[in-house]
Amino acid sequence: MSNPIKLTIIGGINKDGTKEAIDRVEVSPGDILGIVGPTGSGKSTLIDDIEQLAQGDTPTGRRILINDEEPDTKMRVDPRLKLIAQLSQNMHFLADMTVSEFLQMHARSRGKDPELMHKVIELANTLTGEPIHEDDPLTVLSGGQSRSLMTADIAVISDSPIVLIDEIENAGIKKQEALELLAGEGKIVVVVTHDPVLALMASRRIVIKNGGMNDIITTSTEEKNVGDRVSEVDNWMMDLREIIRRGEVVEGVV
Ligand SMILES: Nc1ncnc2c1ncn2[C@@H]1O[C@H](COP(=O)(O)OP(=O)(O)OP(=O)(O)O)[C@@H](O)[C@H]1O
Repeated sequence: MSNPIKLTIIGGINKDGTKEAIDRVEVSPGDILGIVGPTGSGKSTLIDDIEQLAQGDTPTGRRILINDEEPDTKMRVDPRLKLIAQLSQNMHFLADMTVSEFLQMHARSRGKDPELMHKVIELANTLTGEPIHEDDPLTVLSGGQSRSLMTADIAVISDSPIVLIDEIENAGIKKQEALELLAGEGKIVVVVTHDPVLALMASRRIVIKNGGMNDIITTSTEEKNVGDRVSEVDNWMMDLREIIRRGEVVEGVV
C-alpha cells in the first residue's frame, strides 16, 4: 500500500481576480472528493493545480500542501516519486506489448513482484463486462477495458497516494466499484464529474463557479442512498449492453 498522506488545497482567486469563497480544503487518505460546476467554470484547472502541486505559480494562485507542508521541489519534478496518478476518459495504450508483459514491466519498475499481474487482471475483470486476458495485446483493448486495467493497476501496483479522475462518465466500467477499490487502498480520490454515481459517492463535493471554489457540499445520507440506487441501474445498463454486444438475447433479467 502507498504511504497515506494528507492533501490540503489553499484557496486562491476567481477568474475576476477576487478571492475564492472556500479558502481551505483538507482531504484525508481514503476520502473521495468530488468537483462539480458548469462547463468552463474551472474544474480541470483545479485538478491541474493538484497535479502540478501548485505553489501560487498558476493562474489561480492556489497552493497545495502535502502533510501540512509545502512539498519540496524534488517531489514536484521527480516523476519517480509519483505522488499522483491520473485516470481520464481518453485513455488508450500505445505500447506494442501484451497485457501481462506491460503489467510485469510496470511491477518490476516499481520494485514489486511481477506475479501481481494476475491480481491486477482479476480485479480489472470485476470492473468491466468484457473480460481482459493476459495475452491480449494492449492496443486491442476497448476504452472500458483500458480504464479497468489502469484502475486496477493504480490500486495494486502504483504507490501514488493521490488519484485524479477527470470525467469518466462513459467509462464502460463499474464506476462505484472502481472508486471503492481505489479509496479502499487508502488513496485520496479526486473526481471531476456530473455523474450522480460518482458525485454522490464522494463524501464532499466542491462547487466551482467563475474559476473559484464557491461552495463545498457534504453528501447527505439521502444523497448516498440515491447514489447507491443509481449505481445499481448503471451496472444493470452495463450488463445489458454487454449481453447485446455479444449478440445474445436479453431474458430473465427483469
Ligand atoms: N481561477 C482562475 N483564474 C483564471 N483563469 C481560470 C481560473 N479557473 C479557470 N480558469 C480558466 O478558465 C478556462 C476554463 O477552465 P477549465 O477548463 O478548468 O473548466 P472546466 O470546468 O474543466 O470546463 P469543462 O467542463 O468544459 O471541462 C481555462 O482557460 C482556465 O485556464
